[in-house]
Amino acid sequence: MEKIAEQKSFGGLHQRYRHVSETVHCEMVFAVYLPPAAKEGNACPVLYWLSGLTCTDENFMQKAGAHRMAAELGLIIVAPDTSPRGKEVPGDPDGAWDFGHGAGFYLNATQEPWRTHYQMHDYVVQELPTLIETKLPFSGRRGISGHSMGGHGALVAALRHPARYQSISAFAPISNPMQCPWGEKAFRRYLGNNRSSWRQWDACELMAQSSANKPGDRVPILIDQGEADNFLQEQLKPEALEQAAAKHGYPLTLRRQPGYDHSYYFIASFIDDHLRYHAACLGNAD
Ligand SMILES: N[C@@H](CCC(=O)N[C@@H](CS)C(=O)NCC(=O)O)C(=O)O
Repeated sequence: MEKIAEQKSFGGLHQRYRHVSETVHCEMVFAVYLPPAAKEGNACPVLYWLSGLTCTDENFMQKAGAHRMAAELGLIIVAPDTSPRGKEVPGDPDGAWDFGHGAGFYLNATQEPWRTHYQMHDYVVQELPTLIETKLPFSGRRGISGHSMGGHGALVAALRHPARYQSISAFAPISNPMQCPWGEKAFRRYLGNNRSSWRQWDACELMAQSSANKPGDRVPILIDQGEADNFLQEQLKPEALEQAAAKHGYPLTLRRQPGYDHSYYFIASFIDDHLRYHAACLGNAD
């Protein structure tokens, strides 16, 4: 992997790396924030951040205002891209922004022509951690968070792999993708028409399946949702997740924030709470 950028930020380092991924079969770029503690070689937990539709590794690092608190708490943050990219990677046939490049939905596609490259779940859950955690002063504990499509990705990753993540949060996640236009479009193309195969990529469905686990095995989830988010009713459906959590006894704190929209202004307003929650779960709280 090749370092392509580095800036000092709040005593730590923001870095960008490029590498050729064996999982998604193209060149990928991801960003890392190293707090001062990690820069000095002390073992720190890692928080994976998954961004939403149209984003790259840069949106969160530039707009969320997370570095100050991550520096204070000693949290490493890793932000991957939101899809495979490049000329060899097929995008949306109609040039839309809600599918293809910038819209990998953090799943493993099974259908042609998507399945060669669109394996973002395995990339985020396996390849990327394996690649970087050995190179970082990593404490062995990891959390995952994200926004919108990335909130969906974070919930699905953690619910499918409860032993891998010790903290989970999300901002305005696509909570029930099987039942909303963004999710239905993406799942139909990436996964095919058999809706039963979609269930393994839907947080509400996975929460129901998680009731087989012991309650103590379930990592509590923190979610913030803006009430003035223009995607709230049609795409995000937090009430579906709330109902699934209540029905299956899954620990969920869903905070509705009056007046906030879907943007990074909303994320920046509450990111400190999420970072503190992750640090407390991951063992680096003050
Ligand atoms: N491009 C879309 C909006 C897509 C969108 O809101 N993307 C969110 C994630 S779902 C985002 O984080 N955008 C990038 C940014 O705000 O920096 C539009 O024009 O309506």
